[in-house]
Amino acid sequence: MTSRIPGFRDESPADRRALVAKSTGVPLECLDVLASGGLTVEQADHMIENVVGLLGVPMGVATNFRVNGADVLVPMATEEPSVVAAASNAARIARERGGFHTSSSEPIMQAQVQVLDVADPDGARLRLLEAGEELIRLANDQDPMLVSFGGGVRDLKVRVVDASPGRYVVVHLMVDVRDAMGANAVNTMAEALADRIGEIAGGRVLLRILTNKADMRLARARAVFEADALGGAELVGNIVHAAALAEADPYRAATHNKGIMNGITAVVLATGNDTRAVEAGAHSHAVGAGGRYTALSHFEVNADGDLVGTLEVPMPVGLVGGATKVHPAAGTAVRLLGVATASELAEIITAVGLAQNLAALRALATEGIQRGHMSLHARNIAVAAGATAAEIPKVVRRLIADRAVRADRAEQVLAELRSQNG
Ligand SMILES: CC(C)(COP(=O)([O-])OP(=O)([O-])OC[C@H]1O[C@@H](n2cnc3c(N)ncnc32)[C@H](O)[C@@H]1OP(=O)([O-])[O-])[C@@H](O)C(=O)NCCC(=O)NCCSC(=O)C[C@@](C)(O)CC(=O)[O-]
Ligand SMILES: NC(=O)C1=CN([C@@H]2O[C@H](COP(=O)(O)OP(=O)(O)OC[C@H]3O[C@@H](n4cnc5c(N)ncnc54)[C@H](OP(=O)(O)O)[C@@H]3O)[C@@H](O)[C@H]2O)C=CC1
Repeated sequence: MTSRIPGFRDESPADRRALVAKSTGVPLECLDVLASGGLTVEQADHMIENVVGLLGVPMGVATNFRVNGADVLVPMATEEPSVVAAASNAARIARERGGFHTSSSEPIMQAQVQVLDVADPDGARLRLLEAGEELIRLANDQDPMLVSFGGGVRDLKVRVVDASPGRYVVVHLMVDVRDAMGANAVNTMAEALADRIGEIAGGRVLLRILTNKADMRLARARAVFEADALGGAELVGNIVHAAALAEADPYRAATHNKGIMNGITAVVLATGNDTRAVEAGAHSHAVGAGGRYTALSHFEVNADGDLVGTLEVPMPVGLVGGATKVHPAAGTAVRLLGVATASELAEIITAVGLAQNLAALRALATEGIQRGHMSLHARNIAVAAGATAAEIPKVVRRLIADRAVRADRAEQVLAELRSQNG
């Protein structure tokens, strides 16, 4: 199976579905569900309240992705142009050095139980920790199916939080939710433990809910982007500067991270997962020294002079539960990805976020996002100058690197390339 489908962009949607079916082995009739948006009003009426109709969202497929040595075509649902192109572009560049390498933590989601009016918060904290085994057993009794899959409460911690009205005792349940996003699962456990926690702490329980700061459910992606494939050493240096500003400046970090979420949210939506939960987790994780909002990703230059991109982000997505199982288009999207676990899905999503981020920075580092779009124009200039298919990418890279997307420059570059090749 290959995700390299040059010219995919020039095909019709129907022909693209046929190409995707051929490449992935997913039956065409499964893909044809996407042609109509994949959801009926009747189905929607069982998903949310007061349904009156549907909102169609474009579903594209990003090409060129290679993740941990396997090619994958990635479904992306978004209204924003150039996002799918950008992800595909970065994935193409990453392939030169083996594509994306990913990993992830265990799928641990945390529930919080807030206890108020505790006379001795520090004493309550230790009493609750002493009762840890009892509380964990009570929590696991709420979801025998999850436990049967190897999931369940892994640990418990108790924090004393200083707030303006006073000190709260906050119990965290750390729950391995396996292939679920896990919100319903951990919320059920938190509600079941509330009375016992209040009794041990000697206080009144108020909130019993998961935290979306899912910093124990992390997915990671890294890739090497070859300097020449990017457009040269100067461009690599400029990308590092662009990323460094995002690390240092919250104003730039907000847009830098929005660029990452362009990729992440498109795949989260396509697979019927909770985009708000993923966005809340990502932005709450983007905190650097001194508590300042910062960039989620990092870029540096390796010993070969190539660019190394890394991204680590909470990724609370599921394959069971939520809309993933009930929305037909989401089911098709998951089949396309060929993932067997929620962790595999989380890792591919993170790789797409890194790809999106790189593509945006590369475009910005070549005199603005528009210039990045102009690269399509540069291709036309190269063709007009008489470049062959093999010469076009080299001419385009030189035009972009030289910041001279012009016909006369294209002819000069072509002449230089041909003289070099004898
Ligand atoms: C737009 C490109 C990709 C052109 O880039 P290019 O280098 O001109 O593209 P190309 O024509 O040389 O094609 C290279 C590859 O890009 C893909 N590609 C290229 N064009 C298409 C297309 N039409 N349809 C589908 N795929 C396309 C495709 O994969 C293709 O290779 P192939 O697979 O064909 O061998 C580039 O300029 C780019 O990546 N720009 C970034 C665009 C972007 O980030 N868009 C998001 C919206 S802007 C934003 O919200 C984020 C931002 C910028 O604010 C974040 C931040 O500030 O950090
Ligand atoms: N703040 C937030 O993010 C909130 C999000 N939500 C929503 O909650 C939904 C996700 O909750 P979630 O708990 O995932 O949904 P579900 O409760 O629908 O699915 C989880 C359940 O599926 C069962 N299950 C079957 N197979 C597996 C498996 N392989 N691994 C794990 N569980 C399995 C489990 O047992 P069993 O069926 O016995 O339970 C588990 O409890 C999303 O739609 C989200 O929008 C809700 C509240 C708050």
